Amino acid sequence: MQSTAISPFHQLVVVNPKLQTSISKPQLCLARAPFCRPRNGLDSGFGMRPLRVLGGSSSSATSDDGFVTLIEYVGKEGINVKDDLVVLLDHVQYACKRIAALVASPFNYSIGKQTGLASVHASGSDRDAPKPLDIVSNEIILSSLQKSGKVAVMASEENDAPTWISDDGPYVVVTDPLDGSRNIDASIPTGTIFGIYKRLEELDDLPIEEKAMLNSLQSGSRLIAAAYVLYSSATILCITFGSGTQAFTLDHSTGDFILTNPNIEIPPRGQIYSVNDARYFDWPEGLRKYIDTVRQGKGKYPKKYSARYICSLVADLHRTLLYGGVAMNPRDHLRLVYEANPLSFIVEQAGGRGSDGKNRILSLQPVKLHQRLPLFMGSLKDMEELESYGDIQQKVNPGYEV
Ligand SMILES: O=P(O)(O)OC[C@H]1O[C@](O)(COP(=O)(O)O)[C@@H](O)[C@@H]1O
Repeated sequence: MQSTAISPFHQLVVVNPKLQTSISKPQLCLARAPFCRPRNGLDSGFGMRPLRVLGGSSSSATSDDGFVTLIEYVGKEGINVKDDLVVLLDHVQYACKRIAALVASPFNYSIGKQTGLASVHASGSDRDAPKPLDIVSNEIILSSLQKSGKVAVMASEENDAPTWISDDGPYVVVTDPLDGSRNIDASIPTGTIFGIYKRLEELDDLPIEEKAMLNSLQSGSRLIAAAYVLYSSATILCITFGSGTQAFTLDHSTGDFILTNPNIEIPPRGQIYSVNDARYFDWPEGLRKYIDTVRQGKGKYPKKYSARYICSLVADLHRTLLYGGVAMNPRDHLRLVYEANPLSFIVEQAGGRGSDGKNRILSLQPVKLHQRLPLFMGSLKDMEELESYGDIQQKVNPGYEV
């Protein structure tokens, strides 16, 4: 096998000429080096699987080795979303690979110390004090979105106001760069959440601050794509474009996200509820009754439910998508724009429901960028049963120390 010199950042390398059978002409491939590697299973055992230049020639979506990468899936070989969106997703996935490396790095601690930004960000806002890795992740995402050339505005959970990036960027991105970061020191899973909207061209003539805000406050029903990335024993990117939900697993040796869970369907019933139940005595009557009922096996599904709570929303939701049940935070803690909307879109596209306890999340019109609300997501039948208890939103929200 022919090896290529590799640096941590983008490089152009010449594709091994022996691989010319799988591409039509010699071409350069974009190698993001720490993520590029020789791969088993190609003909004659020498193959370096090329990461093709976007728009380069291609075979079918189920490529020679049977794997489908995220970019193949969204590009012309797959569901064929617009080229602009493919370019944006390529930058989004790159940012997430950098964050995945960051959260797994032994140097986290020193990164945190060097930035010294936590206290600055803690002041003057009702948001929780972010840990430094939140900030680093935020910068990684902003930089990728800027480089994509496809984004007009980014609204991030880490910034007080949206960041205007480019007048002609076709997309608006909302993001929680590192959700569950309070878990980071214990290496418990964390995640990144994205929502993608079209830029509202009818607002183009407004002053920047105004159009940045209004573009970012679009209702979740206008999302054209939403994704989360889970950083756990595997790095999983789960995405919807409004026609089903798919999950891709990062192959660390190539840097490709490989389609591993096509068309996820959340089971209509689960046997798991996910909530911080130390707050039981602050809950309203309806929620207490629901939890007491299902854990005794006295609900409509006559099984004793189990509790699972990671306290990392992306991780709790990912498990719920695969195993069914309900994941909830009944106090007004999670953010409509950055968390509830994108995640509810993903859940709905998998056949589940996202609700604030009374209303479908995607029907809500955000009025504030950092607006918080109770959030309940999960299997359709479990959600119906939970909501039938009526009184499930926790009104008492004293703030908790841990
Ligand atoms: O303290 P609670 O109510 O259990 O909230 C935990 C939730 O807060 C989150 O950590 C998000 O909050 P932050 O954005 O402040 O980190 C979620 O990942 C998690 O599900």
